[in-house]
Amino acid sequence: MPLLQIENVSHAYGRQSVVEDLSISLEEGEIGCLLGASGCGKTTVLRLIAGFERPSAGTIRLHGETVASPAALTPPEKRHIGMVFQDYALFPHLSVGDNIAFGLKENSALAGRQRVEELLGIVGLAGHGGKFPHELSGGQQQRVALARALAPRPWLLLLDEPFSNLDVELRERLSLEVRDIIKQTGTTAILVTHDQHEAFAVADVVGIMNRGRIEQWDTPYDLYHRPATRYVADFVGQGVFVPGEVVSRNAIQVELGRLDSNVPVDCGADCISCGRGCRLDVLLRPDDVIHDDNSDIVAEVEKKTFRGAEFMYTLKLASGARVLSLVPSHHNHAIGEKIGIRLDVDHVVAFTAASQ
Ligand SMILES: Nc1ncnc2c1ncn2[C@@H]1O[C@H](COP(=O)(O)OP(=O)(O)OP(=O)(O)O)[C@@H](O)[C@H]1O
Repeated sequence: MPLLQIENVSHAYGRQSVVEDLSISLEEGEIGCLLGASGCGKTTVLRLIAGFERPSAGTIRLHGETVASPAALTPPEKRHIGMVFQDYALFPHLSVGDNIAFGLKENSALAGRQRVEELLGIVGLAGHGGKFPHELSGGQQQRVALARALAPRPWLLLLDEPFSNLDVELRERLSLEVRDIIKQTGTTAILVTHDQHEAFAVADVVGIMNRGRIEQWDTPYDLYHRPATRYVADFVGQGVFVPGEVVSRNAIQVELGRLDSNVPVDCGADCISCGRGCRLDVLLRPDDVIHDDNSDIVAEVEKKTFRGAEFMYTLKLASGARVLSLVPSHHNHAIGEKIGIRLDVDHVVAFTAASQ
């Protein structure tokens, strides 16, 4: 049985519908993430799970027990949920140890102190229990907030944009650390963010949200390689769409060559057996376009961005269409130069042509 089950949940603020028919579930010990642009309803979903909002339709279950529906609402403090916020929300007048001890209900003072010490160790802050929050860095404060949320052993941990006050480098490091800590404690968690690097670093399963709906709830790998909708294909990773023509049930011809697909091509036009020249837009990721001096196909370098290990080249094809190509940075070509390229596409991703 999943630890968290959200079924067909909707919510509106007044007449503004913010969450629509949303269904997701998480197994015990899994980390999920809601990823989407600002205002798509991510925080509202967390508030519904936490019990600060009541759904207008649908049910939310924790360990199989209904905690929210239009008819029933378990109060937040009875849901066994821990929360970590963007601004840490530590008590400034309490020591680190007392912050962590705040929500503890251990039977004895000794058990409480042991739990605090255990958590300080887990979050890498052993020996810092007597300090005050202002004596710690932003990253350390967020680890204290995490320890405080984990202290009562919640069934589910909710993290709302927990790294957005931190600089990029620290954000990356802390997101990996937080994943390790959550996994080490066996906690089930949901993270909300608009940063896909963060989502992919922390979560086992990610939901792409768009205007209150989940477009796809899947592993980071499948969101990138097998996007279910055009929105997901655009939102996740980089890439461009090029025109393609279906030439058989399992193949599409694009300007750069023929792409063989290991699953039948869905042209969306209800063909009995495709191969009748349906037109599709085919997604090409920067890692699908390989620089190869021996290739007969050439493209002109129109733009380049140095990324340390690689260049991201924007290449203009003979037809005028553009593709992106990720090339090791020792292949340093000038703007205007023509370079050989070939396709190496593992998963063919195509959608009905936008113009149809
Ligand atoms: N308490 C509220 N009352 C009325 N409208 C609200 C309330 N909270 C949020 N909204 C509106 O609901 C929509 C979704 O907000 P929400 O905070 O859930 O989105 P979000 O995806 O978390 O956005 P962000 O990434 O900017 O935090 C927005 O249009 C917002 O203005």
